[in-house]
Amino acid sequence: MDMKKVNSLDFTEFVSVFRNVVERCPLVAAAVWSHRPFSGLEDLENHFFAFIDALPKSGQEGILRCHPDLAGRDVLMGRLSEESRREQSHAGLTSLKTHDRLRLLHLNQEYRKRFGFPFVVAALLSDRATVFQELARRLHCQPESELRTALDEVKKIIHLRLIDLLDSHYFGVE
Ligand SMILES: NC(=O)NC1=NC(=O)NC1=O
Repeated sequence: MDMKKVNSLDFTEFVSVFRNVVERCPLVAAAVWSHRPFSGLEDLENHFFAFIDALPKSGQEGILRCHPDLAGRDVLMGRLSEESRREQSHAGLTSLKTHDRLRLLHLNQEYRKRFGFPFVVAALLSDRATVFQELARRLHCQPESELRTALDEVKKIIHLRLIDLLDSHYFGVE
């Protein structure tokens, strides 16, 4: 993980590389660039986390709303980002049988009706059964605690996407 390379990126290069670390929210990468140089992965990701933690509730809900539903319309229409497609396919969510896909669609609709944002889970750390279990469980949580749970899942996604990027050919491996 070559942090010298990360710290040498100008603003445009940095945002081009890290723009989708937070799904469909390039602003976060644009803001994090100001905090360079970064001492390592943890320092870099802590600046992504700090930006999200400092947002007003409306902004935090906005971050969640930028995440495509699991096995949702974006999957069917082929509109997922590369990262999201890889994550959802890893959890077996891009090839659900119709019955399961409709059950997930219904649960997602119930969840979004209750909380006002989509159910978010770090799909790379999950699988089909766990997604259904977690969605059914979290559907009954209190809104305040569920917002924190959902943001924690976003942070896991950020962590995994940063590891993937920093270990990619772009940065080489020290
Ligand atoms: N609603 C979601 O949880 N979406 C996602 N989780 C991931 O890990 N990738 C996604 O697109």
